[in-house]
Amino acid sequence: MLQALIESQDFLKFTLDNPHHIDESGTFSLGEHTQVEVWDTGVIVFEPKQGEGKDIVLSCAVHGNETAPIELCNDLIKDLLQQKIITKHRVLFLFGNPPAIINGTRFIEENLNRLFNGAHSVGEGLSNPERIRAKKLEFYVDKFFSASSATEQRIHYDLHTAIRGSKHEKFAIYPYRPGRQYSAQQIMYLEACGIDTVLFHHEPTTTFSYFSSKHYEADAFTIELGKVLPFGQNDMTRFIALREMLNRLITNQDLELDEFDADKVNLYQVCRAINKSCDDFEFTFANDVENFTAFPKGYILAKEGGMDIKVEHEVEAIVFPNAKVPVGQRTVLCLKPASTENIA
Ligand SMILES: O=C(O)CCC(=O)N[C@@H](CCC(=O)O)C(=O)O
Ligand SMILES: [Zn+2]
Repeated sequence: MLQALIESQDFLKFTLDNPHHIDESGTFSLGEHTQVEVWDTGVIVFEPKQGEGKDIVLSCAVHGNETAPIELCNDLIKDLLQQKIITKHRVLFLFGNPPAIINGTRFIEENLNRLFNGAHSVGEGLSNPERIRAKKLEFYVDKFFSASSATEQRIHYDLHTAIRGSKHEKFAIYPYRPGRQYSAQQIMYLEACGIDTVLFHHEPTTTFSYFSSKHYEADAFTIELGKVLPFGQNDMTRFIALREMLNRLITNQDLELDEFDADKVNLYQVCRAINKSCDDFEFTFANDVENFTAFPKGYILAKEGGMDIKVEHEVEAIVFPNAKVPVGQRTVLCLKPASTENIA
């Protein structure tokens, strides 16, 4: 079964040729240095025979139409399979939702990135493909992170692109982490990747990055790499810095990071998530308003059930506005400037 992958060295093609499952998992070696294991469709592990101690998860296609991260991960996997680069750390790549990639849609039945942290089994239970996949992805992350007890650092970068344009093209969401400081080193690593904006989440969520952060104390982020575009339309030159820094990370080269400097990054605190309560929820602003657009106190952001939803702080910037989510889900995050006191 893995012969097709070994011959093509194209893990995306192999995944999309087998979008629901592979007949059997398998293992092969790259030279004397790396063991490759395919655990499931879209799930591949690179294990150096003599690892340096980091466990790194790179996930993409948790939303099927977010193609730039898929191309980026597939290129990295190709370079590893072709031995153009040799990993010094354990790396798990995940293509989250292969049927949605084929469909060219965010999801098939339910948003996969609202089903982690056990949400897949709540309510109606494992009733659709995304719920089943979320449970499996949690299992693979657990298997990967639990395999070595002497891990020096766990990392999970969950790569996405945003539905609309953004005033800050690339940005990261730092999941809620009560009692743990934010990592200055990670923020400067992201900055070196060209991701110069970080949002600190204010509450637990059911996202993939929060799952890894909470259960494995991973340095985990949801990372937005620009606007959603179909395959072939992404300008991959916009990811040169990110590719370089991921190469350096997995091949254990010096990262050459600057000291933490708040002037080099835009830091936002999520002050609230506005959830949808009624079917008639609507925003007052236009569909092409960019992420990080700021509104003054008192401005009516949205209306639902005959009520106005207004800006509460002096100024709030908005991110991910989406009125078309199911009742109960997040329609938008509101942001205020963040303090740096919890960054170390
Ligand atoms: O552009 C949008 O509206 C959504 C882009 C996206 O998929 N964002 C993630 C963020 C997850 C997080 O808050 O960590 C999502 O909505 O799942
Ligand atoms: Zn996404």
